[in-house]
Amino acid sequence: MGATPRAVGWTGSAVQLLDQTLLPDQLASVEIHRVDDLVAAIRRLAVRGAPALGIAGAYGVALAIVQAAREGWDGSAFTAAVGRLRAARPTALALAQGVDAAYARVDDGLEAVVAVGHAIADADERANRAIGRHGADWILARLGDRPLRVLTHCNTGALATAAWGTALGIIRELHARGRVELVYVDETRPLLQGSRLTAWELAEAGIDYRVQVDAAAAGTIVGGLVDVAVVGADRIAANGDVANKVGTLGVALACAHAGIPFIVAASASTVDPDLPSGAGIPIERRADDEVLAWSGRLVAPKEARAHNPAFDVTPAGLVSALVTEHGASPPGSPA
Ligand SMILES: CSC[C@H]1O[C@H](OP(=O)(O)O)[C@H](O)[C@@H]1O
Repeated sequence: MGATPRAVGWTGSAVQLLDQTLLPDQLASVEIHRVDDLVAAIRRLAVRGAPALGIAGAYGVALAIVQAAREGWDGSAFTAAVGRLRAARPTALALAQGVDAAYARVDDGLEAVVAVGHAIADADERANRAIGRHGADWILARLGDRPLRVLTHCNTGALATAAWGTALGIIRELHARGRVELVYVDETRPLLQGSRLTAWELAEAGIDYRVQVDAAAAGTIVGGLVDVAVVGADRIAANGDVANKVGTLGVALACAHAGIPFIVAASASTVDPDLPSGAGIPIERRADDEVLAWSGRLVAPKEARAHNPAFDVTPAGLVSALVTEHGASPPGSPA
């Protein structure tokens, strides 16, 4: 099976994206030459996943330098473009972190800014490998050294990161140790990151899975079909509350009711030390038609409106362990 190609990269003068909206039907890269085209790509989830957004944000600052030189921008135009990039999606802390880290090196020139993007990507891949090891160790130590039935939500694999993945990185590590019986993949409406992306990555990795509708997750868990749930995170408050793809809270509640572990996997940089609790995490609200349309056709009354939060917040008390590159820890005290 092939390795999943990188979600985002730098060509030397442009940002290169694997357009995730085309998966699983098409594996297609696109070159982005304008900051506002990158903002649009982030907004339509052509590139997505907190760590991948951080890398894209850093390379986006490099893109702003190239575009500014090409189009003769003044300082205010440059700073405004970087601001639009930073604000493209509000929930994942990594996007702002990546933009800020790169912006801090602008005075040192293009190559220094590009090097920030490379460094974030390299650090993320190392972190993901460590998260995989720590998460698999924690799970097998508590559930027994046997093949397990794992549930995951959304996509937390190589497509959402620099490589390997966070929660999916734990699943990959369990698989490498021969300890995955089956993965239940929540389809993750409305944009189907689970059925389109996680299923694709698991198939590529030769890991057996079943896609399920999000509404099946609680029954699957409470019905005794799952040994452990592992999910990612977009932002974690200082008290351990976790913002992640909408539907994550339901999985956590079902796990608590069923008495099975609910594991959050994320790099330590996902923790926002300035945020006391999850109440302050900005939750992205997305367009009504993502919910109301299916394959471009309205499937609700034409006057229908939608409620479309892209994320929800799981209280720290429902998290069995937070697994970072530093290890596994009880919630509220990031490892
Ligand atoms: C490895 S973090 C992935 C994280 O990002 C996803 O959100 P989106 O697809 O909207 O970028 C989801 O919350 C995943 O857990």
